[in-house]
Amino acid sequence: MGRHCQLVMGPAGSGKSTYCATMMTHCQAAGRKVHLVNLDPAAEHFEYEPTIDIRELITLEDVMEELDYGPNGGLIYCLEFLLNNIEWLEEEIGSYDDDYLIIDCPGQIELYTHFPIMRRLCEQLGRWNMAICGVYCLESQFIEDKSKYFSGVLSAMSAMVNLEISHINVMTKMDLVQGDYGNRAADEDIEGETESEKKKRQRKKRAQMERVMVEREMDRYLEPDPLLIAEEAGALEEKPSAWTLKFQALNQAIVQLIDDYSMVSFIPLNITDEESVEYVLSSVDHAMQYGEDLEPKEPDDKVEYD
Ligand SMILES: Nc1nc2c(ncn2[C@@H]2O[C@H](COP(=O)(O)OP(=O)(O)OP(=O)(O)O)[C@@H](O)[C@H]2O)c(=O)[nH]1
Repeated sequence: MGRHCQLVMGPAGSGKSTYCATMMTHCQAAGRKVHLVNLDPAAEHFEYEPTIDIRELITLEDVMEELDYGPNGGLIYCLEFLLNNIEWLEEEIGSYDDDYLIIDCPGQIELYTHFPIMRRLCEQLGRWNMAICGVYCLESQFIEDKSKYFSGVLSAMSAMVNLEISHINVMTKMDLVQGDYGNRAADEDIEGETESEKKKRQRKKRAQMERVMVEREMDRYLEPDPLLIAEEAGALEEKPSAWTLKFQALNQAIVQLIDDYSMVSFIPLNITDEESVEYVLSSVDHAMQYGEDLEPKEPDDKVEYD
């Protein structure tokens, strides 16, 4: 069936390792032979022990200690070291013909956007006949700050354009914006509740309602709506300042760019919802044509998603 891998990228803390662990659990439950590959020389804790681990070749700690590098320079050094010793990875991967690899990458986005490191790695994986799908994670919390969100969109787009591999973008941590908000009205009196307990409950409820509002807007973030950035920059102000006008021109150019690459959209991932995890996995499979040569399933086995 050939080799397949997911290259899991995204900014620091965007949920890459959690995504990898979730996929491992899900794939194993579905009977796939799947392995975790760690490419972060600074990683410490894993839910699944990686089958292939860059730290067996080089660690950030050693580089910082022995060569006196800082954390970012040290990380670049480690990955360049990996590329210069690529036969190590070839040998490690060699024994996993026909298996499925999930590659957890470091969180420094410059690796995907303007350093050629990840691109060279992808070219190398391609030479070993590995079908690759890039999975770019952006956390749902980014939507709380529109400028941050758009810089996330641009970094996802930049990785897409730079790496030239099959690619999907995933909006992680959706459980944080899709909770069960409860239906107790904030102003309702509860027997035995003190005034300060009531105030606390009302504050909590207001925060939950704000999240509901965010959820309603979610579509505008999954398919980036250029108007969001216009709103952020004060484009809708009646009397914009000189600075605002300058930023409007810049934002207009960014909006045009995002529109031109209308392929930037996000698949929401709620790790607490199996259907959501399956939907992301089937999107990745589809992007890299995984399983096309498998036996077709009986119609009863087919799962449909909205
Ligand atoms: N609620 C919730 N928290 C999450 C989810 N995914 C990740 N987190 C939390 O977010 C934090 C960062 O998650 P990681 O999976 O370590 O993120 P990462 O991108 O691998 O981080 P780096 O390796 O530092 O770049 C951790 O505290 C996780 O528990 C999610 O789907 N839901």
